[in-house]
Amino acid sequence: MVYSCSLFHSSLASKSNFPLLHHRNHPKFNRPAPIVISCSSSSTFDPSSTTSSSNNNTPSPQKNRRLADENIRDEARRHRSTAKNTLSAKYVPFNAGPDCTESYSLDEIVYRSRSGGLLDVQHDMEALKKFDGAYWRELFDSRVGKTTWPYGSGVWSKKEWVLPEIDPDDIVSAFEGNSNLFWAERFGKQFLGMNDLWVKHCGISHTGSFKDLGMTVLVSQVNRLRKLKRPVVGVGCASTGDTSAALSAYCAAAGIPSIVFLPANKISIAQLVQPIANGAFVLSIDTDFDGCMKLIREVTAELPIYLANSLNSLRLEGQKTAAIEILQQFDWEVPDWVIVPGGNLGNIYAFYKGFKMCQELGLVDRIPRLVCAQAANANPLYLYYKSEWNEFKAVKANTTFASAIQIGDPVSIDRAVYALKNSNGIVEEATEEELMDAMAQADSTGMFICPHTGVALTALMKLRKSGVIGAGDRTVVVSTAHGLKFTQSKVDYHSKEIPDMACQFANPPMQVKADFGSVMDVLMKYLGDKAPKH
Ligand SMILES: Cc1ncc(COP(=O)(O)O)c(C=O)c1O
Ligand SMILES: N[C@@H](CCOP(=O)(O)O)C(=O)O
Repeated sequence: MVYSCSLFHSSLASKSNFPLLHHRNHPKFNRPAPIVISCSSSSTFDPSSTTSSSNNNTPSPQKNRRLADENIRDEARRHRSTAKNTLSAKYVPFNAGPDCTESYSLDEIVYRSRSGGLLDVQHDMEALKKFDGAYWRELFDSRVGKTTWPYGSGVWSKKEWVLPEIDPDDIVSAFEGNSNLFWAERFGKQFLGMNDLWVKHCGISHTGSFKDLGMTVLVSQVNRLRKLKRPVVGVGCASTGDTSAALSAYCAAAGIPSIVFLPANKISIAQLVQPIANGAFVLSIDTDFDGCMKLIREVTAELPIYLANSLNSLRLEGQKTAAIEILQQFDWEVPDWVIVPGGNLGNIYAFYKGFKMCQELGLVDRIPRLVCAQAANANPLYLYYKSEWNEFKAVKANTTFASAIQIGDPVSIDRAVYALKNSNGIVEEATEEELMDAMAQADSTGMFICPHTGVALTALMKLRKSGVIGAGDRTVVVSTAHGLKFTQSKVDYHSKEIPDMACQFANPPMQVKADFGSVMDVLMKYLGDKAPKH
């Protein structure tokens, strides 16, 4: 099942004093009632430019956006406001009561609260609330689809809500995010009787998973810490294959050493080769993910290696932007359900946090119900939910085709429970056969999803069958990784080579002799079977 590799805007004119709105007064910024913030004049004609290739007097508005010797970072720097930024964020103990005074600067290297609990990044919500929901909606919308540094990124287009204080010069970004929200028309109609089913393709991304959203934030902050001369020699993680791919790519882009702990023979070859290719120091360790996680926590406590797993709450600030993006893509209408596959359980909380911030800051008036979907072979959250949240027990995670969620002792369990309880959420599980069938069914309608998305689709199928999710409910399934990282699982399924699995939707290739008659025979039979029956 898993493979070894020996190698290894708005009405807010009165609030125009927002410090980041400096472009309002920029000579090149000539739109009426501007709301675009810190956005370069990338689509306006620059009369000062001397490098136009136009040989008549007609301005060429799309050309010469920057000075000839400028790159997009330089351009962003030239346009930067000198006004004081009034927004801020800090670490606080996760779910701490109103009386808690413990907090840490984001420039400190800290992963746990004094009592050993999880941390959370807390934004100055009063400062953010000085601007209404319409303001934020229009600001975020104005940045989509641009190449302005750093707002061309789906994550950094929400910078004020992510890391408001970081200098754009320190940001390490691959313009991640802005992922496709796919209308699963045929899958919804054919298999679920639904016509408002959507798949948020977070895995169609720089390194092929949603981890890019969090990693751009974490590595950017590391970049800043290193410039501040904090003791960070490298960045490390334990991984089931996607965190390591994202970490190594973003570190490589910034020239920062990365160290990855991988459970030997438990991740796909495509995932294994990613950190190798990006120059990470790769340790293949004879244990499972939970074993690797324990080791990296011990090691990062001793060595100047910064911890990149989602235990580090910085990651979730990036990941939460996928939730904001979903709302944005629906023109700020709230879907009824969002289904997320869960492993180490940071992402389900990230989605909750993104939706909740949008509600609290007046962009929307409610949040969707969340569903966390687990593989039955690695289902500690599901068991906890089934116990009506009475008793949490870590489990020994068994082998699953959804190898990236083969996790028995999730570090963000408390975050996940909080997210689910506060969103009237549900936990579901998927057996190996269910998740593989769901993946094959989705693929047969033109998708090419990963097994983890198969887990989420199984949860949807079960909740549709039980009537919990209605035929007309607007539902979003979060697809977390690219199917191309998990081709071996598809090969096994379509070859019907999986013990004790019927592989009922397998579509194996037909072996045919190299002669015209044989080819015609199989084609005639195929076309006969496919012909419409009258
Ligand atoms: C492809 C994929 N899907 C889902 C998950 C689960 O995310 P989380 O660990 O935040 O629950 C992970 C990683 O754990 C993953 O790599
Ligand atoms: N699926 C993850 C597991 C680790 O999760 P993290 O979000 O805590 O880093 C991976 O790809 O490694």
